Amino acid sequence: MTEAELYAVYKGVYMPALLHPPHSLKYYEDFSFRQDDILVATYPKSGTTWMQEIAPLIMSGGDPASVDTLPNWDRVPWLEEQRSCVLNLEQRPSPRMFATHFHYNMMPPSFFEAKPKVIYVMRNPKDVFTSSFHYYGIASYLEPSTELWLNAEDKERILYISYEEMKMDLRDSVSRIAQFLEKSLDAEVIEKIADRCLFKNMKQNKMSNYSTVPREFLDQTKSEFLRKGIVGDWKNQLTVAEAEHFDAVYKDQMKDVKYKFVWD
Ligand SMILES: Nc1ncnc2c1ncn2[C@@H]1O[C@H](COP(=O)(O)OS(=O)(=O)O)[C@@H](OP(=O)(O)O)[C@H]1O
Repeated sequence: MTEAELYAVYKGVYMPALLHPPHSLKYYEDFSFRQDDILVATYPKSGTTWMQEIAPLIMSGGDPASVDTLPNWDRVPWLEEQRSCVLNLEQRPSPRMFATHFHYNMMPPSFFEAKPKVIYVMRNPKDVFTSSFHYYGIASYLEPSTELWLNAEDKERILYISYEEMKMDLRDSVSRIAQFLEKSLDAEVIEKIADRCLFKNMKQNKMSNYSTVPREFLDQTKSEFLRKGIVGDWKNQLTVAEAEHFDAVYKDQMKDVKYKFVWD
């Protein structure tokens, strides 16, 4: 495929044309958010799938029915993705859950009017790079972009959480997310959710591990979607010189972002 066929440009950002045809972007722009919707926002490969498991389990009080029966893209669908148009999202009961890889300033108008809660998951960019490197080898599309959620003006309705924090203490992270979502859960339920969302357990869930996606779209015989699930795999991927170059570019690109990341 040519580059023009692979990518579409939306609001100045390149995205996989296959996933975001014009009719789905129109659907996205016209979408009506509700105040009690929950939006999981991520840069790709930062922990989206993980949060698509954790948040539904929190909202169901630990009942695994939805994570056992619905694939993650139906459970917490990407709003900007072509499948959303046919999922009857308008008919879903509150609280609805969605995911997005789009930037803060790409959100549709109703997002700023309804002000739903947002869970923004971040990850060390060198691990995002490493995870993406493997994913690009199995997926038939790519999507470079930059992040602006950190510059949001209405931060009080956004929970900023990192992959590293979830990895370090999943139980505490589930508890923080539940508190943010105003779900009061017993310690036992929190423990059960955290256990289900461990990498080794999610890897077994066919509804979350992308094993139902046809091989021509995602060839998991080369590298699995739930690949390693660790912090610091970039050390196995980048040479010292590459890591130093990455850090220099990163420092320059991020100089205006006022945020203390756990990996800094
Ligand atoms: N439960 C759990 N624990 C730890 N790590 C997990 C978990 N679930 C998914 N992952 C890892 O997240 C990486 C995929 O990121 P995303 O889900 O954001 O990808 S995507 O944007 O939806 O394509 C990818 O990271 P890498 O293993 O480093 O490639 C997945 O393995």
